[in-house]
Amino acid sequence: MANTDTPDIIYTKVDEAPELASGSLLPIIQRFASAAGITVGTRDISLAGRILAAFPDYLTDDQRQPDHLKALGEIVRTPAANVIKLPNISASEPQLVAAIRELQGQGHTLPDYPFDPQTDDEKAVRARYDALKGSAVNPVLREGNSDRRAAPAVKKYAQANPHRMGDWSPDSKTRVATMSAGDFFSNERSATLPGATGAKVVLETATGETVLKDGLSYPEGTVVDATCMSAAALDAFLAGEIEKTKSEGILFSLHMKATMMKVSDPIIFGHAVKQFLAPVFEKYGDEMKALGVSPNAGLGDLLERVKDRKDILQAIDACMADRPAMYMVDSGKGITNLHVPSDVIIDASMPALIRGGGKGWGPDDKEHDAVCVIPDSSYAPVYDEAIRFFKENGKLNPATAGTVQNIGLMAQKAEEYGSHPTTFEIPQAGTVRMILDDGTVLHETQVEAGDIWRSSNARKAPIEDWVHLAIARQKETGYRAIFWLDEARPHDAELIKYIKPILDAEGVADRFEIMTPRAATRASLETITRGESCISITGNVLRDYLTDLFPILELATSAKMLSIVKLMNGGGLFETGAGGSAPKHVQQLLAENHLRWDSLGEFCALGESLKFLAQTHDNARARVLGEAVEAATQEVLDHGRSPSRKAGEPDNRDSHYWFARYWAEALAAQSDDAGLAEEFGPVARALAEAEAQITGELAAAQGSAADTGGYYHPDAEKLASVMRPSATLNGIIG
Ligand SMILES: NC(=O)C1=CN([C@@H]2O[C@H](COP(=O)(O)OP(=O)(O)OC[C@H]3O[C@@H](n4cnc5c(N)ncnc54)[C@H](OP(=O)(O)O)[C@@H]3O)[C@@H](O)[C@H]2O)C=CC1
Ligand SMILES: O=C(O)CCC(=O)C(=O)O
Ligand SMILES: [Mg+2]
Repeated sequence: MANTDTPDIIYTKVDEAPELASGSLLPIIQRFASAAGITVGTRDISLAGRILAAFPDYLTDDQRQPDHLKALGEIVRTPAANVIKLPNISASEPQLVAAIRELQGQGHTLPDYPFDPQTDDEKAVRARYDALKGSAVNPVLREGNSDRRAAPAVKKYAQANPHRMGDWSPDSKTRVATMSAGDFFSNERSATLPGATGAKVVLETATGETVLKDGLSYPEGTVVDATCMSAAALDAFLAGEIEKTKSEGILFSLHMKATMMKVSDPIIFGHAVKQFLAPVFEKYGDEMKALGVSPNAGLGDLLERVKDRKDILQAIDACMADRPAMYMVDSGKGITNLHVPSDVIIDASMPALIRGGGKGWGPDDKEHDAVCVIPDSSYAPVYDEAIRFFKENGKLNPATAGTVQNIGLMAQKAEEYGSHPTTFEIPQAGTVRMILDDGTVLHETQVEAGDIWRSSNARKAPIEDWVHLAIARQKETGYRAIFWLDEARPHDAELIKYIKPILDAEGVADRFEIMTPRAATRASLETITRGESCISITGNVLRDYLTDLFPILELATSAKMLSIVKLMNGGGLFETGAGGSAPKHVQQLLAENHLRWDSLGEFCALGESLKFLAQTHDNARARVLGEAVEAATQEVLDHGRSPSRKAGEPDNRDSHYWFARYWAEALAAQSDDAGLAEEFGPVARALAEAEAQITGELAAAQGSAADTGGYYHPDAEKLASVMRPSATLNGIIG
């Protein structure tokens, strides 16, 4: 159970742009909520916070920090859970190392990250750090399935104020490149367990048997998959695509999810780095290894490690000159697609490219067509089909387009996104077997050295909950509803065995279609192009991909999505949009003290959280507050109070001023709770009267560099002074 000092609503402390925004927004939320006797407290799930919590034995008493993620992981399993979850960093190795260095520089005596652990102590430290890598937060908190959609007000606003879309030409050379054999898709096997069982994964080679994983345990009805990516097939595919891209004269780009797929995708990324620089690795591979080079950490780390070796640097330059131009993350600074594994993340990167008319930035700081390499072919067809659709039909018109909602299977680490503990880079050729407690071999895979073997699973209770959630959403909307599943794919075929009987039992089979991801992409794009709407009912990966893809096309950003996780034990987890922590926004704030982060996702989540509190605690004041949040959000949209992108114009802090004012005005105007109306009448008046003063103070803060005292672990006071520069506003909020 949650302990007694658990606040009514937990607001997560995170990283980067959303954490900066919280510096301004959270005091407003706490002030308004306190008027209704509602407590809003924080729990720290930031990367720095998680590092500190993992190393109490290295820190002084006052530096130690409790493990808030663990505590939250318990809270989300209770019916009382009410958590507003902001986006956090899912750290790649370079980000983790940078965060450790920053904390060390602030006087935290943390151990260095052991790149090449030798002793038992070093191996233990490395294991502790590695547990913090990648998507280590979301899967712990997401104890429910996902319901993501644009709120009607947000969709209406986007239709009335359509954003700019790049033009698509039928002659565009942009295309998706994906494997046709030897990948996870082609090698998949799947089975549903007839009873609860333990299991282990073993590798048998010519020299003996190694247990890769023991102590697995699955409840009855779990769908358990096994599959593998052939390293040889991957290398041949990458080498071929590099050559082909060069002959096409367009940009080479690689789109992975190295954060969420934290074991498999950095390895695949590393293969791409090695293939791109193949002649360099052939000549200097051993020497670079001795210098600590790991291709999985990216070209940026590699260049840093060989910076004193002119011969290697020259070989790299010569090789790059002979390669296709690369899609750039920051052409001004020379940061390529292959510099850092977490710089280009497929869910955000592919939609941005598609929205832009199929263009990526080249090293010449100009836009070009691009080959989008997505090695595994399980979900690549979605992007391939979207690109084909826009080449044939031209860009989507956001003024008239309908919407695609999503119901995603996510609970209990469903599918690929829960597969890290059972993903292995195979050290030696042999056979991998998944063996159940009674000795049954569930899955058997022939592997070569370097292959990536993985097992994913989806449990019965989450699958059934997901189907029921989809039925409820379809009933509520009446929309066309499509399960994005491929009957010919083993895993999907097992899911379909669950879905069909539930739809039949509920008498709603005629309201649902089942289509392959490719066919569903086309059907959904055709539907929204006609101005109609539909529901995508997907597994965990497509939940992630589609809730960036469609919002970015329809609304320009996924940050404005309603993103609700109905927790399976009764609580509520309200995510703030479907996007991430926007590192580019932090760069701008640090350089010119302008934060373009839009907190609309936070406003939407707050409204839902308050209404949920009203329902679960029979708290009428929470309902009044929640309804007033919705009214305020509508006003923010109607009056165009969202942040501008340019320094010198209203930013995130201004939008919070307006949100507070509209919220206070809505509370003052309502008649359900006279006490709240009386309390907020003067607040609303004070905010209105001081408008010029407050907006003037906020504008005066912009223009020069901002100091928050740290990137990963900012200084609380410095951050507050950057994010709350209006003494007048602070005085009214208190
Ligand atoms: N739920 C979670 O915890 C999630 C976390 N992440 C993490 O976020 C980090 C960054 O990921 P990335 O792939 O760059 O994706 P992001 O969604 O963070 O950023 C991509 C771009 O989307 C736009 N954007 C995102 N949110 C907002 C917002 N609230 N207001 C305005 N614009 C917004 C920005 O565009 P522009 O620059 O043009 O303004 C931004 O640069 C990674 O560490 C990743 O692991 C990613 C997804 C979800
Ligand atoms: O946890 C992560 O790394 C990213 C999550 C994400 O992109 C999403 O859920 O949409
Ligand atoms: Mg995502």
